[in-house]
Amino acid sequence: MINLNNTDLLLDSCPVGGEWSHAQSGKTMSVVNAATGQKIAEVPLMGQAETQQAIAAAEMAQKAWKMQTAASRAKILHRWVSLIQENTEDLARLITSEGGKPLAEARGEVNYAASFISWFAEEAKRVDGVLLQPTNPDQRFIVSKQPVGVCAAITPWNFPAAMITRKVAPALAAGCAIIVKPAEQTPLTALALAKLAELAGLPKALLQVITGDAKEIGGELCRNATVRKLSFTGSTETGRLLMAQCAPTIKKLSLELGGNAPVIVFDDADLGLAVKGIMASKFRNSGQTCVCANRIYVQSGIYQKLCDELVKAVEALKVGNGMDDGVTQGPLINAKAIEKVELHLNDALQKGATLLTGGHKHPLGGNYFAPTVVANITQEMRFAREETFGPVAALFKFDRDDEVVNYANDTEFGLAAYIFTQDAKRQWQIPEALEYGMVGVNTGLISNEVAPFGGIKQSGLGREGSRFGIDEYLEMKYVCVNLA
Ligand SMILES: NC(=O)C1=CN([C@@H]2O[C@H](COP(=O)(O)OP(=O)(O)OC[C@H]3O[C@@H](n4cnc5c(N)ncnc54)[C@H](OP(=O)(O)O)[C@@H]3O)[C@@H](O)[C@H]2O)C=CC1
Ligand SMILES: O=C(O)CCCC(=O)O
Repeated sequence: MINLNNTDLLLDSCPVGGEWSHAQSGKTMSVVNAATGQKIAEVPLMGQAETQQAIAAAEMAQKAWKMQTAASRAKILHRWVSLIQENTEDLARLITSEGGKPLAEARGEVNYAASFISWFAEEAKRVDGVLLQPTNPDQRFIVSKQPVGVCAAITPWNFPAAMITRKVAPALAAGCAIIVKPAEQTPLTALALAKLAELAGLPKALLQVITGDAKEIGGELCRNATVRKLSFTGSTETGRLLMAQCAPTIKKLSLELGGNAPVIVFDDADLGLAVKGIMASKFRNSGQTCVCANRIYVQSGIYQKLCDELVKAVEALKVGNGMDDGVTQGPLINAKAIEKVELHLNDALQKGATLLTGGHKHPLGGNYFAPTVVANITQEMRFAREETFGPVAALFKFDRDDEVVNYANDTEFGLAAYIFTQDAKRQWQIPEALEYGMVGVNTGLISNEVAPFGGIKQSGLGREGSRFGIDEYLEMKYVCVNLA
């Protein structure tokens, strides 16, 4: 059971086709508490038919929505923000129950999620066109921006609120309608957000949420020509598949995919700052974010000191049920996540890595893994190549700047990277040389609504948040007026 102040936020139906509905088949799927494994709710197991119904309803609703002014759309979005803020505690409890992250982190996520809505409500007011200099005195060249139309979002479990609002807010603000398919593990937060949007006065069918069969729902969202844009956050493997499925209808795509973030700590780094940054980047959401440090490269002069300090910080973490006071590390999302962590760790230990702390399932059992530090990692190990998505700090030693930049760039991913140095020259030159969409200098936390979030290479396409994020939901229209 989830203890909520407002029990109306625990929903067992989906806003589809303008009504809160159950699956046409009557089938449901269970949602379990990530910490206890116990069933906490049932949500509809929807599929292709309900997705088609949602797309048709979205198309109708968007026609009226796009005609409203940006200011009037913003009013509704701001009311949604107020309702999210008023219900922070309940939303945080939903996030912690279904996703497992500690309650304090979940409250932070609610705030983060709301920040995208406030931001884009205002950003839409600045969607301006331009008048270009004509090549002929009798002509006028007008460029305007128009909403893309019906959009779809497929979202992951690690940020059940923020990954939805980062897509939904710019879409609605720009005048689009959007259909969300949340992760099977975390549908309750998505449904609660949609309920609050409805209470804020958002017209029906502009934000629809469909829970159920990923392949059927995703297949229809990709295949259907009425859907003009897909925004996805999740694994590179699934992103690749969705991209291929969208090819026949040439959809606009935003993809926020896997990362393999390097952290580079130079000899001249402020040790305290580096440890704090690594802890923030590596152990946020128990290591389950796409911008989490995956490879920690430490220069030889500071290596031993950093190992010692990091182990102390990691041993001070408190593992447990995210609902309990003082817990800083919740469970991993499922048994598969634990298996991946163990695979990477065993591979490294067999190839000569040294375990400094942790390295085993946590005595609490379930999906808990002991926060771990492992040293002497090399480029031949899985940690160097694959996203671990778990609470393991993997430490590599390096000597030269050019050597570490090559190691850091030696991956198909290019999402986030971090460096720690007090040298002003390095603070400029190393980020320039790193093939990543985002680089933190002397910080392990870089995400906010103001900055463009996104990656290069196989980490994805497009940017979310920031003044650039709304462009993903707009099309440019050029009109040539002949006055002669
Ligand atoms: N970039 C990031 O933030 C994330 C990265 N990952 C990485 O991916 C790994 C696996 O996690 P996982 O949750 O399986 O990630 P996925 O990429 O498979 O899942 C993310 C979303 O995609 C949906 N999905 C999966 N398959 C399809 C499909 N064929 N068609 C349409 N939608 C689909 C999922 O639905 P459903 O849940 O119903 O299957 C979910 O909503 C993690 O270990 C991590 O490395 C995971 C999550 C977030
Ligand atoms: O892991 C993710 O895809 C979510 C992004 C986290 C962030 O916004 O910092």
